[in-house]
Amino acid sequence: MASEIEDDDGRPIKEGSILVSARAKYLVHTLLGAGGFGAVFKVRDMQSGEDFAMKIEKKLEKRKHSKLKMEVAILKMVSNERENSHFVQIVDRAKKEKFFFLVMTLVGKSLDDLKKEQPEKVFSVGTGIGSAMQCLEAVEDLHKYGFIHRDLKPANYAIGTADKIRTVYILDFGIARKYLKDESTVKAPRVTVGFKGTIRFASLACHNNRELGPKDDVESWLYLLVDLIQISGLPWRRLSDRNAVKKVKEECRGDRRGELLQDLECKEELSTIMEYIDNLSYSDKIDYNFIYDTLKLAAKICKVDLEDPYDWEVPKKPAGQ
Ligand SMILES: Nc1ncnc2c1ncn2[C@@H]1O[C@H](COP(=O)(O)OP(=O)(O)OP(=O)(O)O)[C@@H](O)[C@H]1O
Repeated sequence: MASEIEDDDGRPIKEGSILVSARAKYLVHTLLGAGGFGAVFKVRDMQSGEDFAMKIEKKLEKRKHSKLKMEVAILKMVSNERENSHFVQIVDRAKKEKFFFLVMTLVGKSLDDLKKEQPEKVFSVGTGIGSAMQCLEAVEDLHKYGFIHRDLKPANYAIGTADKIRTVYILDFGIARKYLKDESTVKAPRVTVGFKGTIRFASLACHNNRELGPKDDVESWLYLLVDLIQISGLPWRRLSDRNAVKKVKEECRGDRRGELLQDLECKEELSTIMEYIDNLSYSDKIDYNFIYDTLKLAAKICKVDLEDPYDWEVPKKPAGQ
């Protein structure tokens, strides 16, 4: 499959194309995803034979903010945050006449794809809570550096390959935003802000065109957790209209309280987390340890061991067995 991006000679970049940086030559393999301004390919370093992911962005004069520049800036900052980092490593990058590219560690399937492969289209509670904890650690690290993600959802997290199969990675910082002015001062919120992100996982503040802060990432993260483990899904999963979704999210804090977490044995613990998040405001710091501890309690109530193999580590039984 070809992307809509052309190389400097005007040929579409596709399987078999060769792209060169100052330090390596890359053979383009498969297209992993494509959007309006760019694409992500699996590529091979022609000298070492190693596979990587390459994100390419078209150079456009009129675009004020390059998504790729933001990704590079963030990945450079956070790369060594913890031993099992939740951020992919930058391997190489280059600026060409018509496009930029970033070469990074290749990760595996997204949590969204992996969940859809399960018989009930959701993860077991142990896998859901365990992977969601990692998703939150990634967000905690990002917040530490003064950035918010603004588009957290299962499709923006992926698992590692080989010995990193138990590690969850956060992807796509294209609409991330700096919320700290300096180490300890939060930027003054703008009066009104256009909707950004994904309707299903957007926080209420986002629906209300308010400035988003760290707590809005955590609200989206909570919707992500419910999406990963609740068989009946999020109550607004069938709606696509932004206002209709907002209405159900609001009702889930009122008359329809209970519906958001209805099928879950650990509903009380998750409801405690939701209440905690709902009481935070734009500039508040997040008590991540409180959330991790409540998640551990939720795992205990559900009698699951977070150290057990994740659903994607367990070989699937052939049909009929
Ligand atoms: N390091 C990586 N390794 C493997 N796959 C990746 C990697 N980074 C991104 N992808 C995949 O490439 C696709 C597009 O990635 P990403 O979401 O970062 O780009 P995007 O252009 O911002 O896309 P979108 O506009 O859909 O959000 C996704 O399917 C993602 O899982």
